[in-house]
Amino acid sequence: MSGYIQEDIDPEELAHRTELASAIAGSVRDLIDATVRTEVGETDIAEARRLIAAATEILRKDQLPGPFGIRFNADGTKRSWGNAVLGRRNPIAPPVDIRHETEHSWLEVDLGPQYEGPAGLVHGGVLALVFDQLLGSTAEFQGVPGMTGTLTVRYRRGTPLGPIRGEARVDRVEGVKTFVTGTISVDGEVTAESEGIFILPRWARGEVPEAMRKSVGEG
Ligand SMILES: CCCCCCCC(=O)SCCNC(=O)CCNC(=O)[C@H](O)C(C)(C)COP(=O)(O)OP(=O)(O)OC[C@H]1O[C@@H](n2cnc3c(N)ncnc32)[C@H](O)[C@@H]1OP(=O)(O)O
Repeated sequence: MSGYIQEDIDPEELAHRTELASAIAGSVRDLIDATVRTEVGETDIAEARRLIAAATEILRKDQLPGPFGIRFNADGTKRSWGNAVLGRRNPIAPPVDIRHETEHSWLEVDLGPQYEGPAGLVHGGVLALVFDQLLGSTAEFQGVPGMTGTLTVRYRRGTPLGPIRGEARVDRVEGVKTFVTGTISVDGEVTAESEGIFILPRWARGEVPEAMRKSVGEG
């Protein structure tokens, strides 16, 4: 399976690169928020575009030929910096930090104006995106990973932009299928609930490296 890359980087260097990745993505996230909410006129827009083009040119000086993929150290520590939900170096990602407990997993994240759907509310597709990652990561953490086969979301009420909390747990495992359920809530009130069926694909059922098998849903 392409896109899974073993790339050993010593811990100190990795910590440094992680800091850089978070810093540049954070700056661009700020730019996205500023762009969505700006009220400046033509002259300021032209000047901002010139500066953004200059920054883009600097970043283009040294680029990967394609997506970031999933990168591992030999000890199994993993980097998915391009991931649309978790990606440290992806300004599209909020980014979400998922915490795993014995029985369940959870996240808390602030979804700003760039995730708007209905006025003042989070876009339904963005909530599905968050559920997909949260439920998939929960399956992975519990040792029963898979790719999303089916994801069902029930939107019970609008989810206001701002801080949300997600929770998920494995409901059951049937052969290669893991059924995971979860909720998103705001101020303790559930606004959406979801069930995902995560399936260990055929290619991962045989002899594949453990680190790769564990992350099948991510590539
Ligand atoms: C760390 C992880 C975090 C992950 C978060 C993000 C995850 C993602 O976004 S993954 C990307 C989106 N998903 C995809 O791209 C998946 C695309 N689909 C596929 O690759 C395949 O269709 C896949 C893997 C789902 C199933 O294919 P395959 O391995 O051939 O399954 P197959 O052997 O035919 O069927 C196995 C079982 O699953 C069932 N099944 C197959 N497809 C589906 C489906 N889409 N939904 C529900 N059940 C299904 C079959 O009926 C069968 O059931 P049973 O064992 O009871 O007979």
